[in-house]
Amino acid sequence: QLEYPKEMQNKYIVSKTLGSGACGEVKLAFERDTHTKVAIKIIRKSKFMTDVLPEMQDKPFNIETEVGILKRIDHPCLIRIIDFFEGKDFYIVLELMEGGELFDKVQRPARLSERTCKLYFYQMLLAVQYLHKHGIIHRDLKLENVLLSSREENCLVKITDFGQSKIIGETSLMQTLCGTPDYLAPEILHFAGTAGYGRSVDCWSLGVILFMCLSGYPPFSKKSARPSLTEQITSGNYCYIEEVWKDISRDAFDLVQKFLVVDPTKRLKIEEALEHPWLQDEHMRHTFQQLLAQTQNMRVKPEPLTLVPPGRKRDYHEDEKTGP
Ligand SMILES: C/C(=N\NC(=N)N)c1ccc(NC(=O)c2cc3cccc([N+](=O)[O-])c3[nH]2)cc1
Repeated sequence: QLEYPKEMQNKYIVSKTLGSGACGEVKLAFERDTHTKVAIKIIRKSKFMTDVLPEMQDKPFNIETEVGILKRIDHPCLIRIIDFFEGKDFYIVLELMEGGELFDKVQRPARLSERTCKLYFYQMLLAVQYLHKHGIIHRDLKLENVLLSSREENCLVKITDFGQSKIIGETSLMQTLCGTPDYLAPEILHFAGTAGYGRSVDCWSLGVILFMCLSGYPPFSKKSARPSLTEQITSGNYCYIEEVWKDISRDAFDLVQKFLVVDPTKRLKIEEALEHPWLQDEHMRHTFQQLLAQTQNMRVKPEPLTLVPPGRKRDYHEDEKTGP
């Protein structure tokens, strides 16, 4: 208890560890005056931890970017930040996600039903669609960073951990391309053709996540020594076990295949995925809307701190185009 910042201790009573491991530590805490339960993610500052234990992903080098992103995003399938403190380490206070990490639901022998995979994946797509619309690339989408709001199988999922995220801003290349190219070297024009495909890295990761949710095993792994893990990935050579996939719909596997495409320009985009046959499932979308309605009643609507100028109603129905 000694090591927590005073101002944090004034507001929260820190209790047990909820999840720990490579991703650092998450503590249960109670807000003193409201008695509400929250989660506190501790991001270690100490060089020791991050150097000696390389798997300690929480290098705090861009904690400002991350907290800036957490404060601006406002979507039911993205984690909500409540508070932030800096002390010996960094402490991010967040909403409690009682279902824990999706990672633990997909570990053998546990398997998710295809229906549940679809409900969860639909929400991940909406979350990443929102991020990409706001020029944010997550860059570290994985099962550990998808949290479940409750122990119920039918629940909301939320994406977390923006420690590797990137904000796509106005680049100098874009400025260069505004002028007439009279004096522009060909390599700049060539590079312009390939630049800016950052968002597609998230689509690849979503493909890996969907593969693992449906099958219970990873598409690429170092278990099979040859080809090497990197060769499997760079050649898009995922491991196909007929025994497992025979019980899964063709539509589901078709969607996975369209994400696990090596050429980023040919890889499925979020908008295209939301129109894929596997996700044209009225029952699933109705379930999501019901889950959303339950939380909307509970939650006091904060003034959304979004990038978009105020005055625009924000719906979460991804099919209603809400402009750029
Ligand atoms: C912001 C962030 N990471 N950022 C970073 N590594 N740079 C971050 C990463 C992970 C979390 N995880 C949780 O909130 C989290 C994990 C977990 C496990 C069992 C139970 C609960 N829970 O809330 O009941 C859990 N919450 C929350 C935030």
